[in-house]
Order: sequence, then C-alpha cells, then structure tokens
Amino acid sequence: MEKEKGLLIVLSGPSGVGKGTVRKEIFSNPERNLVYSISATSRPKRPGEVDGVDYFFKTREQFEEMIERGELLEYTEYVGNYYGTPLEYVKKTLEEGKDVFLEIEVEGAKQVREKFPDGIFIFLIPPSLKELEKRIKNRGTESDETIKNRMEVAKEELKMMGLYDYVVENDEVKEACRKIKAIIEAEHCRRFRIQNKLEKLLGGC
Ligand SMILES: Nc1ncnc2c1ncn2[C@@H]1O[C@H](COP(=O)(O)OP(=O)(O)OP(=O)(O)O)[C@@H](O)[C@H]1O
Ligand SMILES: Nc1nc2c(ncn2[C@@H]2O[C@H](COP(=O)(O)O)[C@@H](O)[C@H]2O)c(=O)[nH]1
Repeated sequence: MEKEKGLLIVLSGPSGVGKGTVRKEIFSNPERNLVYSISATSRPKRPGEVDGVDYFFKTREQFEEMIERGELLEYTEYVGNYYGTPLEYVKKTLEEGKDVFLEIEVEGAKQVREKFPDGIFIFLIPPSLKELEKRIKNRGTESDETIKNRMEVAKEELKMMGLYDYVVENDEVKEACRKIKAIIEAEHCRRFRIQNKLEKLLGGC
C-alpha cells in the first residue's frame, strides 16, 4: 500500500494578530509528525532573527532568481518585500508522511489553496481591530508608516476570512494553540476514517 502523505496546514491572518507567537508556542512542544516550513524573504533581518531559523534571508535579486527557477510553492510582495515558501522542502516532507505547517499571509494562502486543495486552512483573528493595532505597535518592530500600511492591508485581509476552513480567535495564546492542535487532530481522524472506508469498499478489487 502507498505510504500515507502528511497534511499541509496553513495558518494565516493579518499582520500582528499573533501568527508567529502561536506558531512558536505550538512548536515549543510539537506533535511528533509536525514540521515548520521556513519561508524565504527579501525583508531585512530584525534584531535577534537568525538566517535559516526565522527565514532564509535573500536579496531581491536572489529572491527573483528563485521565482524564475520555479523554486517557490507560492510567493507575494507584502508591504514592499518578497515572501515565499520553498517548494521542494514542502513536497519532500509531505511525501515522508509528515505534516507541514506554513505561516503565511492571505495572498500566499490563496495560491497554496489552488495547488493543495486538500490542505487545512486556518485563519487567525484578533479580538478587535484596536487590539490588533496595539499588538503591532507594542511589538516595536515597525515604523509608524509601516504600521499604518499593515493596518490598511489587515482590513482587506480580514475580508478573506470566509475562504478558510477554520477561524480561530487569538485572544489567549495557549487557548488558540489548543484549538489549532485539536483541528489538526480532528482532520487526521476524519481522513483516516474516509481512507479506511474506501479501503474496505475497494480493498478487494
Ligand atoms: N494572544 C495575544 N495576546 C496579547 N498579545 C499577543 C497575543 N498573541 C501575540 N501577541 C503579541 O502581538 C505582537 C504580534 O505578534 P506576532 O509577531 O506573533 O504576530 P504575527 O501575526 O506573526 O505578525 P506578522 O504577520 O507581522 O509577522 C507580539 O508583540 C506578540 O507578543
Ligand atoms: N505569502 C507568504 N507570506 C509569508 C511567508 N512568510 C511569512 N509571511 C507573512 O508575511 C507577513 C509579514 O511577515 P514579517 O515577518 O515581516 O512580520 C506575515 O503576515 C507573515 O505571516 C511566506 O512564505 N509566504
């Protein structure tokens, strides 16, 4: 019998909602078969960020070469910088039967949906827009100009919520993580049940 492929899990949502925080919390105590796909970006490193851990940091030219060589599963230009998911790692890891976790913005998530319709798409929302702005400001990584731009983009991104399989509110980090882990577990069970039924029906053919 063919080896069962892993699940592709996409966590998306507006800038500052807490995607990175929630993802880091999930990976502080990861499920056995869950791996994080590190993105490539042309944005400058923030203090404390490490190449190959937080992102693969590239120049714009290097990123454009990756695009031309077809090395990205999806990519976008977000508030002046490129961001994208290296394709080979995702393909190889899913083939090995491991679940792959992407933390990306909504345009990229739309592209992934087209290529991996079986993925699990989760949209993280803030308790309110006021709280969202507070979080971006408190993080202290963005200029006032960028915060304004990210908030404008965020309002548009929130309108895409309906395209996702699940919406999770990030009010309290641990609670949001618990819900996301429960979603992954439930999806595994659902797919296992369907696969089992199929094998029972067709297994003897
Ligand atoms: N549930 C929460 N309650 C309060 N603050 C939070 C919560 N989750 C995250 N934060 C804080 O909000 C800020 C933004 O979080 P984070 O960087 O994880 O967001 P993000 O969605 O990954 O942002 P970006 O898309 O810009 O990378 C951080 O300072 C983080 O500590
Ligand atoms: N489409 C993609 N979006 C990505 C990817 N990696 C990260 N992101 C998203 O970009 C914004 C900005 O990130 P920041 O680190 O500069 O704050 C945020 O929404 C990330 O989730 C990717 O590979 N593709």
